Amino acid sequence: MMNVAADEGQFLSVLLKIINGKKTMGIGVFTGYSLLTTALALPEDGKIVAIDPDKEAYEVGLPFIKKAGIEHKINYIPSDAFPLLNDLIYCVSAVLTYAINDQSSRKHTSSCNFHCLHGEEDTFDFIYVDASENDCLKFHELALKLVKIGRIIADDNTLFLGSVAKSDKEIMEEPIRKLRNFVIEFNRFITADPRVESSLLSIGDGLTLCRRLY
Ligand SMILES: C[S@@+](CC[C@H](N)C(=O)[O-])C[C@H]1O[C@@H](n2cnc3c(N)ncnc32)[C@H](O)[C@@H]1O
Repeated sequence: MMNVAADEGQFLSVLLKIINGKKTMGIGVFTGYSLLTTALALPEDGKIVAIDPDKEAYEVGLPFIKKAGIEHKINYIPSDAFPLLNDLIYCVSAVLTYAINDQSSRKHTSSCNFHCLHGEEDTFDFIYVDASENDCLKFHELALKLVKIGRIIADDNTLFLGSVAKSDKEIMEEPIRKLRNFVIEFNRFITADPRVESSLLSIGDGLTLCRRLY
């Protein structure tokens, strides 16, 4: 069932080239491995909004991003994704201004929900979700609002170290036993979700591709 040897970064890179989109997002960056591979696959005028509150980790990978000459494609936002995604949904134009101009408009972001009357849902070509397992369903709902119809959300860790296919007795580690229930619930939900066409790929730790249907 599993093929954990396949390189997920390379797969994402190929996928993005096939999708041929320009406006993308990564939720959960850490040191930026998948960010690097996806940004490399984007066209010169492509953009990736990369969200993760762990700025220290991002800065570890930043020299490699700079060396690869792709920094101009990346709008890194050091934030918890939840408030930010809500801003993007209800106030996308303001937040993207923030993302592009970074420091200068940071103050505007925190208050933009109150000042913007229109949102800009349905505008992303690709959203990659690799943050916390216990929040995967919530991220999915928000990402579904932001991605265009016909375009792709990629949810990572959907095999969760193979734990989703094991019984409780077979899993010794308590954190895995607990978190895998969120992933199992997510997998069940996605297979029955009529808004998406989905496929769980045995790449890396399991990657579920969801194409938004409506
Ligand atoms: C598995 S790592 C991401 C790995 C990354 N995609 C890569 O290729 O190296 C998970 C990351 O999600 C981030 N994260 C957790 N909860 C988050 C949230 N609510 N919003 C944004 N990022 C979050 C963590 O800070 C962590 O860096």
